Amino acid sequence: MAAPFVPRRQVQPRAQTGPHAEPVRRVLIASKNPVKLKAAQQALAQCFPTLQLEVIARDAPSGVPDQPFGDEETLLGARNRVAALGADASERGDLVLAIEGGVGPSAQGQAGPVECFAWVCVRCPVTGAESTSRSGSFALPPPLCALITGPAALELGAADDRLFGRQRSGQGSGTIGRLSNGVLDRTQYYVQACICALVPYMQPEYYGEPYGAFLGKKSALEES
Ligand SMILES: O=P(O)(O)OP(=O)(O)OP(=O)(O)OC[C@H]1O[C@@H](n2cnc3c(O)ncnc32)[C@H](O)[C@@H]1O
Repeated sequence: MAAPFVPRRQVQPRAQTGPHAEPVRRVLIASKNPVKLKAAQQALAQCFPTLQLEVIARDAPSGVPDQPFGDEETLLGARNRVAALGADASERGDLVLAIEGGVGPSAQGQAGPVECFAWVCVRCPVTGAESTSRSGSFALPPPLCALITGPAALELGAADDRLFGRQRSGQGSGTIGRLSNGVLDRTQYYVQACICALVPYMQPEYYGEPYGAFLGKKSALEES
């Protein structure tokens, strides 16, 4: 009979103070939208409960329209944001995470509804490792679709504010929050997608060495 599989420990416990103390990992979030920051913080805390994390929000250009349309454009927006921050040597992030909200056709094509979703991209600037994940999606109702399409198309956040009579909804519960009667808000909606994108950094022994630099970061003394 094959020996039972025993996963290796991910993190060796280290002293909390002194020269061998667990080093602080600096994670850059490529947006100052509080919803995205909170979602990333919650996901990171759940994925790496034993690590000391410094999470910093920074503006980063997406290089795509403010309201990306389709998976390709939305994913590109997330990857561009991450690349912009990761390339800034002065930032010295151990990880960079971006969330890009998008709308687009469902897998049913023209026959299906316009859906809302997001792409998350996480990059380790030290090794160039990158991972991506797509959130779940939900159908937008016809009155919202009408506002986000056509020559006078609005961004989904602005369309939501107009239809539901709110302000800065995209920085609060989001469209998913309003449509689900609060069962799921935009923060929690993004937390799962962030966790999925962080998985390779939690399991570098399976995904490959470039994903291991984050967990394996050495303390200053070990480095010298
Ligand atoms: O500051 P940045 O990072 O650009 O954040 P943003 O929310 O404005 O930019 P996104 O490109 O991620 O989102 C595109 C639009 O979708 C809107 N939006 C509102 N509720 C949403 C929800 O539940 N899910 C996804 N997108 C939502 C959001 O307000 C934006 O107008």
